[in-house]
Amino acid sequence: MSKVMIMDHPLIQHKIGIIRRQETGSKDFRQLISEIAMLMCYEATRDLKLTDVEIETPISKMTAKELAGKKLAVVPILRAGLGMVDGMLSMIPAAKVGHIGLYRNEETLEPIEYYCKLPKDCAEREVFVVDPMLATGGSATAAITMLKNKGVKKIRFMCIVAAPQGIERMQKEHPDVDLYVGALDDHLNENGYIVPGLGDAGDRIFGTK
Ligand SMILES: O=P(O)(O)OC[C@H]1O[C@H](OP(=O)(O)OP(=O)(O)O)[C@H](O)[C@@H]1O
Ligand SMILES: O=c1cc[nH]c(=O)[nH]1
Ligand SMILES: [Mg+2]
Repeated sequence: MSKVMIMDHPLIQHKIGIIRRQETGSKDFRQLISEIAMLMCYEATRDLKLTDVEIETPISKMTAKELAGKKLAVVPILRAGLGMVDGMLSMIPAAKVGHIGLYRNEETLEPIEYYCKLPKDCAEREVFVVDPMLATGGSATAAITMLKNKGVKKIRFMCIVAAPQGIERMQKEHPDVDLYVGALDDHLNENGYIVPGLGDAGDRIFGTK
């Protein structure tokens, strides 16, 4: 069964409180999504493996540490996931970036795929899939299935606000994928929006409503 890590860092909680407010405009919303992604990336990379490496400082030789294991990639689910990429890259600047385009059909809530461009060597990388919202879980599970079909073996999923239903679906369909969640909310409303949530993340990031 996958691990679910709900963020308890005060800075993350404070910033999520601001993006939830309906009066927060696109400029601040975008900036805060990026800051939250950066802080969540810091927390979600705590268990990356290190290896010893012999180096020379200007003063002497020493055994330093460097990241071991698979190289990393960040894969945002378009559109809203784009808002998290800068924050992720500020922590892991050498990561490659893939893009998966999905939108939810407003009636059926089923994800519709419209784009997929991944790094050539993505199967050899550890992938962080990012999307601010995990609602029914349809988009995240579909994106992860697409990555697995391309041969990706090690995947983590990061979202800022999740509904219990989405977490349940992810754990059922992808029990090997650990989940990093900024805040776990109460339920979904009849339109598939997270309650209390923050509204439509894509529209708020890009000012399309
Ligand atoms: O868990 P789900 O029920 O699939 O809902 C979550 C998805 O819905 C939103 O995207 P949306 O379809 O609004 O597309 P957008 O990012 O282009 O606005 C959000 O960014 C997720 O991708
Ligand atoms: O609450 C929700 C649910 C899906 N997508 C969003 O952007 N917000
Ligand atoms: Mg949207």
